[in-house]
Amino acid sequence: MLGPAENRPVIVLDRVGKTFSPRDKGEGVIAVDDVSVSLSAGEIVGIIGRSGAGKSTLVRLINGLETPTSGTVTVDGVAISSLDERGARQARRAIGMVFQHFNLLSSRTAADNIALPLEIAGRPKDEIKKRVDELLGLVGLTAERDRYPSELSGGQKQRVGIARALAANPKVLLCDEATSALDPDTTHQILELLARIRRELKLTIILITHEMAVVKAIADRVVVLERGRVIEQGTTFEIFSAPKHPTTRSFLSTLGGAQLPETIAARLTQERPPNGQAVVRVIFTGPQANQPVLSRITRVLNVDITIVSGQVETIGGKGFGTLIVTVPGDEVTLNGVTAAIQRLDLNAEVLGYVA
Ligand SMILES: Nc1ncnc2c1ncn2[C@@H]1O[C@H](COP(=O)(O)OP(=O)(O)OP(=O)(O)O)[C@@H](O)[C@H]1O
Repeated sequence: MLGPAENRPVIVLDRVGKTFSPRDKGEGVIAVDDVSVSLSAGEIVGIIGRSGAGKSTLVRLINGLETPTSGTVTVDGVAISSLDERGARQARRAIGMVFQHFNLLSSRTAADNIALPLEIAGRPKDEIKKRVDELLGLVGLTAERDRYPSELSGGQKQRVGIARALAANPKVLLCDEATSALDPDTTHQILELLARIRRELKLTIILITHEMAVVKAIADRVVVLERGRVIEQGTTFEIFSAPKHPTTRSFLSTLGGAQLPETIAARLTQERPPNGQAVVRVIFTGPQANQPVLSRITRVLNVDITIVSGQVETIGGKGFGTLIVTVPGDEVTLNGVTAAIQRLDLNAEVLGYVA
């Protein structure tokens, strides 16, 4: 039997499509194409894609600012995509929005920015004050309550943005590039705040981003968008340890993990030079992260494998290692090595060749 409301998905996108009609007689623009994603209570899901992939359109479909051309969007049990404007406005209260450029009113203090949605909803003054004090405490800005946005750092402004988004007790926090305007340290602090809010308030969080590092830091699941379509989705660990789509791989290559040294990167070619070496990235996961697999392959196949760089870290609580190695680039040896790596359930990717 289906349990109480918390057990049902908080957001369901069912085969959602959005085509923008052309201004003239040309073809329409397909911004979102047959997207199906479901989010449970307390989950953090990262939606990642390059510029133009359809992320902003997806955000506007989820918060009811756009109507899908096909499919349905359900938020907290309400089919938001079939509501009229008034109904959509009401349903939107279940969704708190956090923006890249904070969208604070410069003429209002931190406290008054946070109070704004409650004032608009007509809440009594004493209730608003109590709630604003609570939220200032939650985001660590009690001392900054009377400062104006111009007197706050980027990270502090985003804390105000998050507190404002939480004011009306939403079920979902929709973060649209929430850390893209922040430096890496501040990004880290804001992501920690989001993770804590999720824990304490059991909130569902959608992170729309073009940065894999953001997703890696706190998302439970990842959805990769390209040209409006979902090209890959899975747990963060699955996506990082065994990315299937080339676009996902190229997102990952911009991330930490073992990096290709400049000296090799500058010489890397996609053509196989005679007697050249192949440069291979190997991804180790789980218990294998601690096993001497490469020395075993070296022994069994009797080939020289040279480690160029390596890193072991933890993603989603599991060991995750990347190694960049060079091996003899002739087809037979290279195929033998990559097949042996894959037999060990590791992921091997040939990055190119060096002479
Ligand atoms: N109102 C609109 N009318 C026509 N085309 C649109 C409209 N909004 C978006 N598009 C088109 O839809 C596609 C997806 O755009 P969208 O803004 O959703 O992508 P995005 O992933 O958010 O990109 P970015 O990261 O650059 O904001 C693009 O080709 C864009 O030009």
